[in-house]
Amino acid sequence: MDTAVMLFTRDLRVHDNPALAAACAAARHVVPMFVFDEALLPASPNRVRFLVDALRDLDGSLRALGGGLLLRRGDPVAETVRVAGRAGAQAVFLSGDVSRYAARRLARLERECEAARIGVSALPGATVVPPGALAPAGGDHYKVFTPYWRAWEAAPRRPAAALPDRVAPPPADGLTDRRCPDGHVELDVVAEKFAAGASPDLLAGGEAAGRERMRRWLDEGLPGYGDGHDDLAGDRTSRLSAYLRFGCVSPLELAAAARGRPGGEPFVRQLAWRDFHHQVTAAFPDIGRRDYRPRDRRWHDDADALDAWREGRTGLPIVDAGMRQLRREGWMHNRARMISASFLTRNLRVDWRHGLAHFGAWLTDGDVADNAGNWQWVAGTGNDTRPNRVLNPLRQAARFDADGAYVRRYVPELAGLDARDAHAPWRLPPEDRRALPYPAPILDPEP
Ligand SMILES: Cc1cc2nc3c(=O)[nH]c(=O)nc-3n(C[C@H](O)[C@H](O)[C@H](O)COP(=O)(O)OP(=O)(O)OC[C@H]3O[C@@H](n4cnc5c(N)ncnc54)[C@H](O)[C@@H]3O)c2cc1C
Repeated sequence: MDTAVMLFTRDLRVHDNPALAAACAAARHVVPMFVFDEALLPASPNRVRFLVDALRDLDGSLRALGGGLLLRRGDPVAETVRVAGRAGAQAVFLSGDVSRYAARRLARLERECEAARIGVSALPGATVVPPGALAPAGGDHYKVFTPYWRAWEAAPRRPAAALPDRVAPPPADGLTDRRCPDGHVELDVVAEKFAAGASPDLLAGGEAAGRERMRRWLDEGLPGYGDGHDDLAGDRTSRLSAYLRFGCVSPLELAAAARGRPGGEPFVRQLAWRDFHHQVTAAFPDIGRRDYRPRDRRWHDDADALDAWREGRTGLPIVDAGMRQLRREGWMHNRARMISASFLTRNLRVDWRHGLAHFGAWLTDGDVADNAGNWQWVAGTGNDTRPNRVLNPLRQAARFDADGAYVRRYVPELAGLDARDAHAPWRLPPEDRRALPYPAPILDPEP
């Protein structure tokens, strides 16, 4: 074939990108493009910030291979069909994705490309094992993690896709010529308009940063993962989630590199959790809207409590520390996510969809499958086999922040207290308590 369009979505890498590799193998000329989707841009300044970094980096990598990234803003389907038409492309390549939005986008793209006699190929790459590749007897997807994990471990892996030797743009196509100045202006414009208010301590996005973090993690962090991953203050997890979310790092390469190393098994298991939620979402695209397993929970409408939770002023230090970490870093430790989500849905009895929306607005790694899958898991409406599990915040604090360092780091009002008081400032003598500029608990913390 003469020309193909490579439509990047959230697979922002050149290494192990099956769609890019297939486009380059199938066509003499390739137009790599990305469309800022007007419907998604306002969702989260943190993710826009990370995305802009990742696109700059991707553009640099593609230029080094011969062709830079064409940027467009608007409806991704209309823009892709327009670019493919102008470039005289015979096919569009992209990575498959699982959200309801992505599934509808692909269906529309296929319809409109078919009308224009352009082929569409959606390839795997977003997960280690593609959603839908594994199914239990008599079902279309796994509903429980442990059997999924067993099947996942034994499942065959695709070979990693080769880095293309060259991404050759079409000769003088009138598209790529104007790409460079427009593209960079566009990134600045998007960042200014949609990344305003991003968290101050965000990680830098992009494949180069992601691969460097992956390399260091595998060498230095992984061996301590089994013992350290729940240590809130120790910060001993990979922080690769946003790179995985935007496809800056290949989950297949990461899992293959971690497997068999010390610390590898518990870490690879977490990557399997990610795949698990993706295959649930592919089968139940309403995961962000409806209970996966309806439990007839009665939710409590309490706008003040919800605001206090969002802003990290519930008066429960371990909850507030997590919620403030989220705002400061656009990321929260997994254990803190579980504690704060349990507090919202189990103690305050607020609907999990409010928590999901808040996390969705701030998490750089926020995505439908993992965010909604985990919220429903904690709320007891999802895939947890023990749906009545409630995490006691004080016991969790004593166990996972025993010396209070996490709380003191993110709740500076409590910085001068020892662990016992930092986790339960309401127990202080009344005059000490009154002197603390920290709120009283919004519900009885020790009923
Ligand atoms: C309420 C709630 C909401 C969450 N929302 C998201 C989200 O939107 N996006 C997201 O990537 N993760 C989400 N998680 C899962 C988990 O908290 C993060 O993946 C993890 O904290 C990211 O940090 P890390 O990269 O250092 O993880 P590590 O511990 O280093 O784990 C490695 C990778 O495994 C995957 N992973 C780990 N735990 C989980 C899990 N429980 N479910 C799915 N994948 C997992 C992630 O891709 C992660 O980067 C959520 C968890 C909870 C309890």
